[in-house]
Amino acid sequence: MTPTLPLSCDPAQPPANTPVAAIVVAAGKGLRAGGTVPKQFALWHGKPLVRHSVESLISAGIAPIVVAIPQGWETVAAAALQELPGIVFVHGGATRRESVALALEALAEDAPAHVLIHDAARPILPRAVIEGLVAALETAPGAIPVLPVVDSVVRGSDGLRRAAVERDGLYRVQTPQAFDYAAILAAHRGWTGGAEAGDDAQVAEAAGLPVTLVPGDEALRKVTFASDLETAAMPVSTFPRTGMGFDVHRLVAGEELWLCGVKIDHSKGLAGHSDADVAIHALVDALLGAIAAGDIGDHFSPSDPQWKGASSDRFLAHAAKLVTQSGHAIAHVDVTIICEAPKIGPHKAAMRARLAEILHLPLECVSVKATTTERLGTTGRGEGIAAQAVATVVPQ
Ligand SMILES: Nc1ccn([C@@H]2O[C@H](COP(=O)(O)OP(=O)(O)OP(=O)(O)O)[C@@H](O)[C@H]2O)c(=O)n1
Ligand SMILES: C[C@](O)(CO)[C@H](O)COP(=O)(O)O
Repeated sequence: MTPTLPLSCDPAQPPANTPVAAIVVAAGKGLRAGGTVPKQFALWHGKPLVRHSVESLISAGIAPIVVAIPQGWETVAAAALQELPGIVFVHGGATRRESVALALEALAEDAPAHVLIHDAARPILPRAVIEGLVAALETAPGAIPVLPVVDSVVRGSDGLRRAAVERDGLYRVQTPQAFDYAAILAAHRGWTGGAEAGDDAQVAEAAGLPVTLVPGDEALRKVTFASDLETAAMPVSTFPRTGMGFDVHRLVAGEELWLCGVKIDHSKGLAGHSDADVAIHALVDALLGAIAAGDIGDHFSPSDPQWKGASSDRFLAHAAKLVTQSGHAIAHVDVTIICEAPKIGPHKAAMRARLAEILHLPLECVSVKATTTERLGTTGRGEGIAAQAVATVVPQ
């Protein structure tokens, strides 16, 4: 049976008369994105698209959050936002503007002072943008996040360039858009511009409300086409991430010694299924850790014969590729080799250079250090060599 709307997703009722409420419009069909479900319910980085920005709003203390959903998608929407507090669902309309208007009406009984109106299709919602908008409402009835236009802009038709457009003073407009609640409700109620509006700022403008521009964020971009849902097109996070790796291999006679992709002359070498380059193995785990992609054994099983004697350079190149595919770039890596012998100092420059080459990084982004354990423990007794690594990746 279709649940009656509005309904609360959470048994606890949302707090009444909170200063800032939000509307998330998720009632579109997502026709341009295609797919088996409207894009706002598609899984992206392990969660339905709509859940990402709703969680960001909740963690910024915004409540209640009215989510406009399409008719017939009540169960899917409730599952997508399950266990989140302060959610109220309403059915949306035939256009985005109508969905916003219906959601605004749902807030009327316990009217908030301010409201943020956001597209479910913009999953990454940085806290700084929310804070900028809320701060702007102290002096204006409306505020929108914008980005400058950096490319040339032209008018064209029939595949031909027709005329240049002066880009000074042009901005790309994002959501959330923030308003004095009573003012934007009145603006929507008084809208005579037809079913659709470009955005809510246009509705505000028609009602004579001044709208302040605040800085938007590239990460706030909208999922419109199926390709936008690909990980590399849109990284999940706007934050840098750090991963840590650690590894130990036994030192034995008769093996080659490879460290950081460099072959070192020594009386013993490291034993292992691959070339046992312990430093690279620690670094691979650090990179995989930074993107939460498991560990080296998940990607290169020690029982898989194809990796017997394999050069660990391949493992590192693979981890770097996964970092890129996750929508991140490697910002910095730092490897520490722990052994009494051989002395690492004379090889450090070559090691850094080799790691930088494999990772396609500038030398200054690669650090190789060494230490001993003062003759204590496994490495101190020369039974093995250990390595640890830290890697930092940033969204591209
Ligand atoms: N009747 C509508 C139409 C759109 N939206 C919402 O408005 C946001 C921005 O719209 P858009 O990206 O154009 O989404 P769709 O209308 O779903 O996409 P399409 O035009 O490709 O069908 C989306 O979160 C969408 O769910 C809505 O709530 N109600
Ligand atoms: C509201 C909006 O996201 C602001 O940039 C945009 O206008 C939505 O446009 P669409 O044509 O509905 O994708």
